[in-house]
Amino acid sequence: MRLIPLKTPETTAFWTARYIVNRIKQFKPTEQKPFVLGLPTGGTPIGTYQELIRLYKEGEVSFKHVVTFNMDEYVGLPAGHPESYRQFMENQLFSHIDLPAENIHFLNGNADNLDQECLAYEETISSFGGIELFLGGVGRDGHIAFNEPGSSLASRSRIKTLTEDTRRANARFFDGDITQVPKLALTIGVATLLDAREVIILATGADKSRAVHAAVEGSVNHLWTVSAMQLHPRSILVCDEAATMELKVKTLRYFEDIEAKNIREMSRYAV
Ligand SMILES: N[C@@H]1[C@@H](O)[C@H](O)[C@@H](COP(=O)(O)O)O[C@@H]1O
Repeated sequence: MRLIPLKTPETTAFWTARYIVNRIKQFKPTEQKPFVLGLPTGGTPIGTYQELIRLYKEGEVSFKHVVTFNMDEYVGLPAGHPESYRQFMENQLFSHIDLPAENIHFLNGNADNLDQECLAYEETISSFGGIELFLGGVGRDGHIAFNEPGSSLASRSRIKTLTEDTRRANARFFDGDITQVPKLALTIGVATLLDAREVIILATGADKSRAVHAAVEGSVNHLWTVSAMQLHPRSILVCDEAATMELKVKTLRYFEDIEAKNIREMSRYAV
C-alpha cells in the first residue's frame, strides 16, 4: 500500500485529480475500450471533483470514453432528492464534464427488488471488464462505501443497515436532522472494491485519523473495513496532515521518505 502524506485537503485534491487524469490519458480510452472509474460521494472528494472539472475545462482530459460506477446509494430517497448520491454526483461533477449520461452507473435505491439490483450491478461491472480505478473516501469509523464495521471482507454489492454513527455524521447533509437520514443503503462490497485494478482512498481531517491508523498500522480487520486496502496489490491512501495524526512518527517518516518527490511537487500548491 502507498501512503501519500500531503499537507492540506487542497493538495490531496490536486494530487488525486492529476493522478486520475494521468491514468485516463495513459489508458487511451476509446468507445470500444472505455476507462472504467469507480466514484464516491461525501465531503472529502468534492475538492478532487472541482480539480477534475478544472482540468477538463482547460482541455487536459475528456470523459467521453469514461464509464463510471458509483459506490453506494441511499434506499428510498425519491429520484432527484437533493441528498441522493445520484443528485450529488450530478451537481458536483457530472453536469460539468463531457461524461455521456449513458456511461453513468448507479445502484438504484428505489428498485423493486433490491437484491436483484445489487446482483445486476455486479454483472454490469463485470460486463465492462471490471473497474480500472476505484476512488473512495472513508468514514470516521473506517467504513468504505457503506461497508460498516463488521462487514465481510468478501462482501459484494448488497443492502446494508447504516450505523447510528454514520447516520449522525451524514445528518449534516440533511439539515442536521438524523431522522431524515435513510436507515438503509445499497453499497458495493469490500470484495467489489478489491477487484478494481487500482484503489485510491482519500482521507482528510483529524476525524479520519483513527481510520488512517487502522488502515496503515492496524491488522486487516472487518471492524475497520478500510484495512482491506492492505490486501490490494495497488492501493493508495492520500492524506492531509490532520488525517495522519494517529500514525507513529516512524511510520509517517517512512512514507514521507519514499514519497518525497510527490510531497515536494505538491508543496508548491499548499495554501
Ligand atoms: N457512504 C459514504 C462514504 O462513501 C464516505 O466515504 C463517507 C465519508 O464521507 P465524508 O467524505 O463526507 O467524510 O460517508 C458516507 O458514509
